[in-house]
Amino acid sequence: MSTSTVAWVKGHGTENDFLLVPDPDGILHPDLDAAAVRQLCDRRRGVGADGVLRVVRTGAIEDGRAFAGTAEWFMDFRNADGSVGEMCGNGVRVFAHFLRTSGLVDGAGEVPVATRAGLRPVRFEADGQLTVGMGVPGFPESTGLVMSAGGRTWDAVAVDMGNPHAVAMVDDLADPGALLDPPVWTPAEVFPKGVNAEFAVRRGERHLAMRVHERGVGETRSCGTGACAVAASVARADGVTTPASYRVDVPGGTLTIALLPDGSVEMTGPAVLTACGEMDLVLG
Ligand SMILES: N[C@@H](CCC[C@H](N)C(=O)O)C(=O)O
Repeated sequence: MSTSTVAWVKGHGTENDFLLVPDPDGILHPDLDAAAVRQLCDRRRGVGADGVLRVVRTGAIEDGRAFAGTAEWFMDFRNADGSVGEMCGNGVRVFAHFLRTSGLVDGAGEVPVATRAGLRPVRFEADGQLTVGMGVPGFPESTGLVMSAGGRTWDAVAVDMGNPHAVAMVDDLADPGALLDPPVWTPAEVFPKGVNAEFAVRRGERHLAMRVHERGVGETRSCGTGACAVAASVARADGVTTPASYRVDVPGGTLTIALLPDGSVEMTGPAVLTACGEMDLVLG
């Protein structure tokens, strides 16, 4: 048995927390496998986080090479269970904040971040918040989709934010119960690769609140792509004309979701870096 030392920086966006692992040239941890991610993210035996964001140049990772001409940095995102994720909205704000804080990008204006769901431009706002161009939400056919949790069942809408979401409107955010297990959905084939499940309520005019059970993690304090999915599905159901802006409260804070006339969505929220250190991983 051998060990490998990983340097990490911890951060969060509305309390969705991540370990950034700098690996600019893809030579320090090219083999950061599922077991290594699980060790890092374990909240008792490791550092603890909802996921890992490996910071790597686009030219230094297979999934990033197509972006090499347009973006320098690739967000190599993994869920806490080690699974590879296409996109993470809170993560991309934390990632851009780390790039700026570390001097890896110019602190002014905007930085394009490449992800497995495509390019996500991140703008540094004057008040310290960050705004992400989250792309155009997709609404895959999901007639008859229902989702169950806590012994109850709701109609749900499938939303594609580069990763899969199911949005259910509930009467009370307590209704889905403790969310210790993944919600169950039917028909199963709507989400062959699993789903991030949002339970949402209306709090007022253009004001929503939600809980989320994330694929590969469990219940988290926030989900940026999930907040976009909730706002987009509510606006669609209500026939809202754009531009329109929604406040979405999550257990860990508040995100602002803007629906733009071109059909795309922007998300604004905070990003915070909290700690740094090293961990010795046990290799199989
Ligand atoms: N918390 C993220 C979403 C993370 C991705 C998800 N668990 C998946 O597997 O798709 C966000 O802020 O968007």
